[in-house]
Amino acid sequence: MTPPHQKHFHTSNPEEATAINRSLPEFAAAQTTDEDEYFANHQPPTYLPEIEEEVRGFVAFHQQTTGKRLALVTSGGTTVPLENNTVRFIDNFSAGTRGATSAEYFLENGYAVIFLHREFSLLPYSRHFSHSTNCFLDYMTERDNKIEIDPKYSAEMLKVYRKYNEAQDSNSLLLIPYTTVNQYLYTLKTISEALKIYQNKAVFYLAAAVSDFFIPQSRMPQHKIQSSATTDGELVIRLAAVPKFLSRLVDNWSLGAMIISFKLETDNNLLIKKAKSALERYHHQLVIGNLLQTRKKEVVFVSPGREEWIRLSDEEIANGKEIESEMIPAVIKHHDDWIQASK
Ligand SMILES: CC(C)(COP(=O)(O)O)[C@@H](O)C(=O)NCCC(=O)N[C@@H](CSSC[C@H](N)C(=O)O)C(=O)O
Repeated sequence: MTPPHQKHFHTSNPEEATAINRSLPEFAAAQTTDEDEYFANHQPPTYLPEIEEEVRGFVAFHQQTTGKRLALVTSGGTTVPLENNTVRFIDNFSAGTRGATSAEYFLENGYAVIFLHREFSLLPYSRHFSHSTNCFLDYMTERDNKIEIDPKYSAEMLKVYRKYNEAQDSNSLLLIPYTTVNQYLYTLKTISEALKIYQNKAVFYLAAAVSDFFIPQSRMPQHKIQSSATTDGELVIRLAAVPKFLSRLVDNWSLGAMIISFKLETDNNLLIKKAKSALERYHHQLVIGNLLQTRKKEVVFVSPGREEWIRLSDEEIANGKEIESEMIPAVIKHHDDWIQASK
């Protein structure tokens, strides 16, 4: 690893001077911001062109055929690898419940959904019978030497099965995975640019738990860090700040879409203040604030000059009500207003 005080040179990326299209009239040298610097110095995922093709096909289908509104839902945590050949990584907390559940309610309200999710995190519909909460085998029973759905659960499962099939048959749900924060940023940028043609009929619902710090490619060890490489048994890691992509998303990557970010806090005294400062900083339309410890019970919608709490009672929770069943209709009302105002 190069000593931290030395400047890093990236020979594999075009020099800034060659980044300008010489066939056009003379332009000032491209001013690189942190975000541009990031994309100039980090390789895109090799599979990105295939994802772009799938997304553009999905968007074109709904624009030309169904006319549905479109929600981009991001879900799950992003990882920060510590080595190129990754053995260790830093993860962000998120099971994917918020995103997967919200995607179901967008679909139920007539939206098409692009679900940009952490690979192996919870997915719409299958989340009901998923690996961690309820193992699908618990819904089965053996009869006459055959395995079948336990009649106790068949009505509930049939409801989910029908919604799942409806989403498939109408081509209304596109699942796009990521794992690392780099894959997330490149894929989000690609999807955002593909959604420009959708303009105000698109809504970005950014529920993914995105890393705030990472190890830049130029500082990334190639192979597994050996404990012998540590100084007196301690491993010192120096992380850089992940570029504030939200400002780029609002200012450049998207065009006319309504943008909703989430603010996750653990201290209630900070929640509203931090949500408001995110809104002021990024100039998007809505921040949904939630506390880690009460995120399934209450959220607060913070928009310019407004704070709206959505809360479930203990009885509603005991009866299986999901807070997203109230959040998404409220989001759609904000989207209605956004479309109206931007006509
Ligand atoms: C992750 C949860 C809590 C859902 O949990 P599961 O149901 O278990 O999946 C979600 O509701 C949420 O708050 N998501 C957003 C969490 C988050 O990381 N928000 C960022 C803002 S979006 S990341 C934006 C980036 N840091 C930047 O400033 O550009 C923050 O709070 O700072």
